[in-house]
Amino acid sequence: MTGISMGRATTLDYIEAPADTAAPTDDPKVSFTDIRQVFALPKQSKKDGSASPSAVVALDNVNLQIPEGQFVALVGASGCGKTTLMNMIAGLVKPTRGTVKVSGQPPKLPNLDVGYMFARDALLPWRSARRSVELPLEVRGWDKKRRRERADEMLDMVGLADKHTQYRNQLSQGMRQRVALARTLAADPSILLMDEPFAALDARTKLTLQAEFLRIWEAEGDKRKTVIFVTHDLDEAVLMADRVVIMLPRPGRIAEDLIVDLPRPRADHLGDVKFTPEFQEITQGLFDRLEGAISAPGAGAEVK
Ligand SMILES: Nc1ncnc2c1ncn2[C@@H]1O[C@H](COP(=O)(O)OP(=O)(O)OP(=O)(O)O)[C@@H](O)[C@H]1O
Repeated sequence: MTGISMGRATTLDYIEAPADTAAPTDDPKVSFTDIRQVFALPKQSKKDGSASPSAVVALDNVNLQIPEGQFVALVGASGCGKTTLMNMIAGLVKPTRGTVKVSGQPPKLPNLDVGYMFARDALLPWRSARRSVELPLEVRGWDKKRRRERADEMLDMVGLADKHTQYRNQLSQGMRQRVALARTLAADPSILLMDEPFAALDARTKLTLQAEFLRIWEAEGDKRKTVIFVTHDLDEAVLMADRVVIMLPRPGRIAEDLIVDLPRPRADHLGDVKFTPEFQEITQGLFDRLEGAISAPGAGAEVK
């Protein structure tokens, strides 16, 4: 038995509560129910005089329950609504129809229990690494001494103990992403939204940062944060996640929802995992599904 298997995740796996408990403990951390999202588009006329679509259906009929502490990778072609789903968790987008709940409540803005990390570091050029990490703590009203101690602790954790005073232009892209990671984790949010966080890195730096992030996250044991991780890289999705959700565009929807049962902790042997037949079987299966999904004819993205 390799400990590696792939199975279908169902909604019921996550929301069914034990019959004898008054307050269920396995409520999903994040839930999307019957989500539809339509964005209005600016009015434009085509050259032939016909009208362009007036709206785009970014998401349709999306149902997804994410239990606390799960690491979910969202994978899919450009425009299938991955970022829109993350923005709904952050409270930045309210669905046209359906219900989003975070910790059992509608998302609020600002949601201080959410950390958001992007492909590009988005560090402010006039802030040192330390002051960049302090930023979310300032927003939360931490005093200066406590902020500084926490920022230094976080920078040490991501291997930048000697870079506290450096500015953005003095840091490599990999170092900037480490600072961004430290900043995302600094206020200890229970949900991490990671939108292609390592996509802009070279292969070697990417593997190093994937392993470092997993090491930090896996070390939290049963207090692990809930992670929603967008990537176009199937290898990365399988290496990192407990579950891979494949989305389709036009309209954005969930096509596949798979549990990746690779054993944890994985951080110390990420480079080796990639070469196991089990890993390759899983990624090939996912690749085939994604290929099929991408080549399937669109169901009509636009609304006239
Ligand atoms: N504020 C907006 N106004 C109009 N259309 C939008 C808006 N936000 C997203 N869209 C559209 O909704 C669809 C889904 O966008 P979204 O960014 O969620 O996709 P994605 O899967 O994250 O794409 P990518 O992988 O390219 O980042 C796209 O067609 C996009 O153009």
